[in-house]
Amino acid sequence: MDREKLVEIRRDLHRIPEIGFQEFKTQAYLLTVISQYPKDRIEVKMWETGIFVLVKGTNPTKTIGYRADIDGLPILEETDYDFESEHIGYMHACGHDFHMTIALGILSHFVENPIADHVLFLFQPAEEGPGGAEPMLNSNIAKEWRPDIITALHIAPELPVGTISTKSGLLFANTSELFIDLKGKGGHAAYPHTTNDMVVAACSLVTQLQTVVARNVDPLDSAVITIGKITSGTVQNIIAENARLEGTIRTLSVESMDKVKERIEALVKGVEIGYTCKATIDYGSMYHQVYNDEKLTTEFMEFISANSDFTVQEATEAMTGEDFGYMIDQIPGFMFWLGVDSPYGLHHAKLTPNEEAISVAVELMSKYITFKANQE
Ligand SMILES: CC(=O)N[C@@H](CCC[C@H](N)C(=O)O)C(=O)O
Repeated sequence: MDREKLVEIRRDLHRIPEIGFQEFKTQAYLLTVISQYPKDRIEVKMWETGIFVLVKGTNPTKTIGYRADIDGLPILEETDYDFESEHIGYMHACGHDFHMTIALGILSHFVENPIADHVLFLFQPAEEGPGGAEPMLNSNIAKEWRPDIITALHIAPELPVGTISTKSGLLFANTSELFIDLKGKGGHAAYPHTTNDMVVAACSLVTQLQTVVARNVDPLDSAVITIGKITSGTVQNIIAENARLEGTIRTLSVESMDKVKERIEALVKGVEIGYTCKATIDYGSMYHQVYNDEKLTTEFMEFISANSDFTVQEATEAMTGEDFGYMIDQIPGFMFWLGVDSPYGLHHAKLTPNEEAISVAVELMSKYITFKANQE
């Protein structure tokens, strides 16, 4: 597939971002592209809003897996692209439009250039939440077509095009979503003494939560607690009866996650007592850390250095999460960052990755997968 076609596909996908397990138009679009390939070369199976595509090998001894996530985010786009999101309030602000396009490019390469082994493409829904990797990998289709190794990439806005970055072992953090509901007593803005104001309780709790990382986590370890959304109240002169905090916790180990949660629970209990309210905590989805297989990652980095013009950098751990962590906990594999050179970062309304990165990534991964297929 040539560069122009890849850019066209990326732009089409960019127009139709959909959140986790709602990727209906995205799935239909992907199926339209995939249906143009000869039926004797591929097998296609739908799973929820995702798709499995098996590109059949000529003399297979193994199956090489390649995963691309397909969901978008609830962000109002501010890129000024002439192919801006048509779904107002939603955007491909984490690069999944790139991830899907690159996967389609690699898929097309192996349809046109058959190799011995099978290549299984997993177009996976709901990476941003509530998590599609685990149920997709546990589906009967994945059991039947189970890959022997699996890989995936993530765009890196801060790296130049032509750079990849990864490392053996821990690459991305453990994550847990965090939802806290507070219920007090509402009333007239002029009579605060007759109420238990949940705006004040929520603000206090957000501030207290910042002390967990600062004062309960070993400074040589790392953790993040981010509250990304607060909802409370109805109008300026009514004291709010309810508040909801929505956030995420990131840690570099399961032990730290348990400890951070213990401290959050203690602070929430304190707010219940201090602000005379009821609080409930829901941890939502939790993602397994991304832990790259040492042998495969080292081999990949060496292969790319020796066989391409890419600059290969040793990554440091990031506090991002990825449900692909579940897949490589079950199957040997690795993930890497792909440089796309955008002045604005992931989850930003002005994320503008450089489209030059798409075709070079297709070429790179086609070469690497061919190399793996030629191995015993
Ligand atoms: C690569 C990336 O940005 N992934 C997301 C994963 C989100 C997991 C979950 N919804 C959470 O917020 O904990 C990220 O935010 O790192």
